[in-house]
Amino acid sequence: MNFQPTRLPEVILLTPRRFGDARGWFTETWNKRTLAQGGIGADFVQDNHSMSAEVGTLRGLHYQAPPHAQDKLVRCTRGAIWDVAVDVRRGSPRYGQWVGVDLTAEGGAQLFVPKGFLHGFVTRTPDCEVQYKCTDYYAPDADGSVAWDSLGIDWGLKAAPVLSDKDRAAPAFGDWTSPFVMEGAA
Ligand SMILES: Cc1cn([C@H]2C[C@H](O)[C@@H](COP(=O)(O)OP(=O)(O)O[C@H]3O[C@H](C)C(=O)[C@H](O)[C@H]3O)O2)c(=O)[nH]c1=O
Repeated sequence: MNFQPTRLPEVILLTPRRFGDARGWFTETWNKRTLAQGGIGADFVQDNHSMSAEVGTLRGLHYQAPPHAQDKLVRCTRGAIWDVAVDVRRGSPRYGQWVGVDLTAEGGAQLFVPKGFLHGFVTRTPDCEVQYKCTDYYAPDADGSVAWDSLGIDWGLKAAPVLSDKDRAAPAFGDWTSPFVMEGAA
């Protein structure tokens, strides 16, 4: 497993090793011990899987507020996405900064998005499937969104994105108060 911190050092790109042979390949997509050896001690309790039919479907920017905040381990299992995380921990020197990475079924890379970071993605292929592990259960009352287009993120869109009503109505980043505080911040 290769661990590569992104420009937001808490957001980590993981690339599991694939063992190829004449039949195809095998890979361990998640191994608690391997992640712990890489410094990720997340205790996942729920797996999610979404399918987006159209290219340019944008799901985000989402979070669950404390005490139901979630670490996520995200991978694309069909097609390709541009996966984005935003540091929204009050007191963080990188507050409001974002990072985006390409995740593809073919490449197999995964993104670790810790609590305190917004998460969202846009699909680059039709019939795109994303699977991700979460460290807390779904808590609708703690579920929140921030407008995808309120942070200067380059989503690489060629047209208006396909959005849910929830995401279309999300507050702009500048009109939103983050429920997250950076550990150790005053
Ligand atoms: C997230 C979630 C949703 N649902 C139900 C609630 C709705 O009836 C339906 C669709 O939910 P939503 O529109 O919130 O799904 P996404 O827009 O894909 O949201 C997710 O996409 C972004 C990228 C994320 O990182 C979050 O995990 C999550 O917010 O699934 C559940 O039953 N359990 C769940 O954990």
